Amino acid sequence: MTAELVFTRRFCMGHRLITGTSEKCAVPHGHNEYVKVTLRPVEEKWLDGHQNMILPFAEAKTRWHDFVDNSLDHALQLSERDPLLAWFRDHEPERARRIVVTPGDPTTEVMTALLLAKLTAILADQGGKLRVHEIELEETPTNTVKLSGDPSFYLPQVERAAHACWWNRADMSISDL
Ligand SMILES: Nc1nc2c(c(=O)[nH]1)N=C([C@H](O)[C@H](O)COP(=O)(O)OP(=O)(O)OP(=O)(O)O)CN2
Repeated sequence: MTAELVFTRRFCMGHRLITGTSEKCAVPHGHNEYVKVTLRPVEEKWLDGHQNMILPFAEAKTRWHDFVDNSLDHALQLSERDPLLAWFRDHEPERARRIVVTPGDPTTEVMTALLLAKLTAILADQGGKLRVHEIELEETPTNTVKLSGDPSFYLPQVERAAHACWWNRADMSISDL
């Protein structure tokens, strides 16, 4: 038997895909997305007949939801190769900090893997009592990507060290500007 904690958070985002796979998606547009995470205890334990908790919900989810609410919500997601990035850095540098920078197009697949890596780092940093069993990112009511396992096997290779990638850091960062 395996107990799981499941948390869902909604956020609003904007993005565009520039590699030509979907012409309509090359125009900046937005979605209201849901990220659902399924967490499992690293050590299976029976309920103690007293507190009867795997971990208080607040302890398990607060930092993750802070990241979703304060870093992801209303952020723009752009490929590190998108020329709009340079425009924001030159003309609106404060707003450039609100851009999630992704290795290649900011598709639902890559965002799911990046968020899995981020949550894995946050859970390790808060004591390693929980691990991510599965993450689901619902881009629209008709499109969802689900992922489990080690995100580094799935993410594109990048030329900088792992700790220099925002998704591996247990902080609120969304880019490596
Ligand atoms: N494999 C992927 N394909 C597409 C992605 C993606 O992230 N991964 N993203 C998009 C666009 O962001 C687009 O906004 C959503 O796709 P689409 O299915 O065209 O959206 P609809 O709301 O029109 O879907 P319906 O099911 O037809 O209502 C494109 N492809």
